[in-house]
Parts: sequence; structure tokens; C-alpha cells
Amino acid sequence: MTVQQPLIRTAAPHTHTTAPVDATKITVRDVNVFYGEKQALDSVSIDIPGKAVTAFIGPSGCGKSTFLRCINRMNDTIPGARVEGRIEIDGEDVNDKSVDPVILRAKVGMVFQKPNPFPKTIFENVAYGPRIHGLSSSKSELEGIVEASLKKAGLWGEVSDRLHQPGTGLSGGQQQRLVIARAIAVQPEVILMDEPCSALDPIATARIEELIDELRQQYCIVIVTHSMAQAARVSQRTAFFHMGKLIEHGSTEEIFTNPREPRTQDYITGRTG
Ligand SMILES: Nc1ncnc2c1ncn2[C@@H]1O[C@H](COP(=O)(O)OP(=O)(O)OP(=O)(O)O)[C@@H](O)[C@H]1O
Repeated sequence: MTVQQPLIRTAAPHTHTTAPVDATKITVRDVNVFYGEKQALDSVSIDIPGKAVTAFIGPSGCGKSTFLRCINRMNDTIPGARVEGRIEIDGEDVNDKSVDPVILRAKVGMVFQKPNPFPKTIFENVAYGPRIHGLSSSKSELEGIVEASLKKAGLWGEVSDRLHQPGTGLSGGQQQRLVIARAIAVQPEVILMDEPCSALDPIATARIEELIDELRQQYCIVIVTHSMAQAARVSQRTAFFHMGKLIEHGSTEEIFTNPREPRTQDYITGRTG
């Protein structure tokens, strides 16, 4: 196959592409998802590494968000949705009857397209999770968790003097970092991001991308993005979906420079989309 020059360039190797990725964190085998009679995902199997960013790309409606929601059982909340197959995190079946979805969703945090802070103060947005999950035994411990989470989300410097003002008063990019701090506060292992920058301007987007690059040192991150440039910039692994099927996955560099499948090639070169 003749491989054309890619339209999208992956970031310089020192930032990620040649960095070794960690061992498998999430194991997915033969996952099918149905909404009523309609099948949205067809026999998806993939191993997702820990301490790395995996990007899900593909045309609109191919099932990226549906698959992301399988990982923390958010599809359970959609009437008529049915998930088959096996998804394990560190060898534990997320769909096992013994798994409490509330605890699972703390371990597997989620960030959505539109920042969704609670209508509470900045402090309360971050403190809420640790409080309900019993992660702190004193006020000062809780304050410590809030500060550490806001620092990890790169927001502390901008909000430390107004912690008791509403979270909704922040800019879109700050709100998205607040939501990330809220996820971090309950000690997640995996962070799922569903087009986290699509409502943000380029500067706020760049700030979130930098943050994602920092967070991957500590967390398994899975990001759905419509921007192939973003996938190339932030991820070490990329998975290409098309019409409910996982067509191809591999290192981001490979997928963007030398895809095995013509459908991947057509998508990344902009011939389909
Ligand atoms: N709640 C739902 N009820 C019924 N069908 C749904 C629901 N959510 C998604 N679907 C369908 O499942 C398929 C996959 O949708 P999904 O949102 O996962 O795709 P996507 O790749 O994330 O799309 P996009 O890039 O546009 O966000 C689509 O055909 C969609 O219409």
C-alpha cells in the first residue's frame, strides 16, 4: 500500500511518541452495545494501557462516546441501553454484580464536552466527592485534598483567593479544569474525557492539553476527540472506530503515519469524516 504523507503530524518524539507506555489497565473483550434494537458497538476488543493517553477517533456516530461510557458504566443510566462482553480494570470485571457503580465512577472519572461544575462554590465542587466518599477525617484534611486537587488540575494559582465564589463564575477553560480537579479529588485511576476541549477557545484548549500531558504520568487517560491534530498532540495510543467497529488501534505515531487499514488512512487524510 502506498502511504501518503499524513495531514496530521504527531508531536516531537520527546513529548510522547516513543515513550514506553505502561502495562494494560483496561482489558476489553467482545463488547457489543445496543440501544433498543439498534447495535451501536460491534465486538470491540482492546487493551488500554495505564499511565498513558489513548485517543478514540472516528466519524460522528461511530460509537466513540458509547464505548467510553461502557468503561464506567454510564450506559447503565441510559434507558434501553444494553452492554454485552467483558471490561476489566486491573483484572476486575466492571459489570460484576458486586461492583458499586458509584464507587466505580469515582475510580473512573469522567469529563464531558461542556464543563459541568455543580452550582456550588469552587471549594465545594472539589470537596463534595471526598466528603461523600469519606476520604477525609477532618476539615484541614479536606482543605488539603481540595488544594492538592486544584494544584494538580493547574487551577490553584487562579482560584486560591476566591475558593468560596461560585464555580460557575469561572471561564470555560477554568471550569473544565475545576471539573478535572473534582475528578482528581476522589483518587481516580482512570480519567475519561469526552471531547473535553470542544467548547473551549484555542488558548484554553492548549492549557487543557498541557494538563492532560501532565496527568498521564499518574492516570490512565482515555479521550474522545474530533480533532485529529489533538489526538496526535496528546495521545500515545490511538483507536480508530467506524460504524460501531474498532477498525484499528496502535501507537499514535503508527496510526497517523502508517495505518494498516485503508479506512483509517481515508479518515486521517480527510477523505472521509
Ligand atoms: N441514548 C441513545 N439512544 C439511542 N441511540 C443512541 C444513544 N446514544 C447514541 N446512540 C446511537 O449510537 C450510535 C453511536 O453514538 P455515539 O454517540 O457513541 O457516537 P460518537 O462516535 O461518539 O459520535 P459523535 O462523534 O457524534 O459524538 C449512533 O448511531 C447514535 O445515534
